[in-house]
Amino acid sequence: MPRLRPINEWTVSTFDDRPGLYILNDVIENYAQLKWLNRCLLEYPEPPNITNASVEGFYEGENVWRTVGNQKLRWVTLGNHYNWSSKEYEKRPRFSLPTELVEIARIFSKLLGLKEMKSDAAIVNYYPEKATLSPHVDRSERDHSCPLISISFGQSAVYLTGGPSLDDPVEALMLHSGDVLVMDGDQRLVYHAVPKIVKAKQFTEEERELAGVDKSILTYANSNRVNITIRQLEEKKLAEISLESCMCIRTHTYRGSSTKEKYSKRTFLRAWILSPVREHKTGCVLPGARSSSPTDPIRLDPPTHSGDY
Ligand SMILES: O=C(O)CCC(=O)C(=O)O
Ligand SMILES: [Fe+2]
Repeated sequence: MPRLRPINEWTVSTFDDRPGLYILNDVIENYAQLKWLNRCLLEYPEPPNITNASVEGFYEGENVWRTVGNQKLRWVTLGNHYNWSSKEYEKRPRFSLPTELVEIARIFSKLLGLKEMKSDAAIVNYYPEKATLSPHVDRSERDHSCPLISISFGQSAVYLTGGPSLDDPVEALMLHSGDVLVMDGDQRLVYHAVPKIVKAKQFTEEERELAGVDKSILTYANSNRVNITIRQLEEKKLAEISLESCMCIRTHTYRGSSTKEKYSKRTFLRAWILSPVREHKTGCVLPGARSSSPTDPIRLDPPTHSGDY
């Protein structure tokens, strides 16, 4: 049974003033979204993957999500890992990224005609109802010539996208379950943030049965949000990554920021209250149709896949 929706049902949103930013709208079947959430909760947080629980030292064992609970599990890193003792990224040996993440990122990047990704890192962020993600740029450890693929599951989010500086104009978009946001080109290095989780989706018992997942996954999905960002690292930069830049983002604090930066980040986070959330469901029907900008047609070739995603 396919897990991505049929490609002729897909829409893609592009933004004339933000070339390189794409949203593939709700392209994953509902029951498959539950399967992804199952992985995010029961597989990805397990050792040897690194979680905020292991880094903050309050839990290092197995069965992480069930043990630490919804409120305390906030992020997991997969693939290339930071070694918290030596304070360096481990170059070799690496843990390989789960195949389904490599494959789904390859499909999305290829379909959009971008550089075909060979991803080797991913971060899963968990958002209980009141969680936020502070403004940041995914800069230091990434290969900037490759897109960054961000997939959302569960409840919706207000997503803020700005420019290369915190002072650039900020725009608010909605991200829903099954949406895939792609940042490429100039949009790869813009500030972005999540100021609010919005309750918007109720998965059904029928979808849960189809997915073959536990009731606890359904309950989680119906009140929390999970986001996976899939990335391709640039090997030669691995050793240069600073602990500070990683911690600052992942602990959702302003640690390490100057007063001015704190102020700018707060202003950034308030942007969605001052300007309306931008409608972006006007994207085209695919394949063979065009993006919302007639001068910038997007053609998607049918995906060739048979994998487990
Ligand atoms: O949750 C999101 O939509 C964004 C996540 C993000 O920006 C990140 O993990 O770097
Ligand atoms: Fe990010």
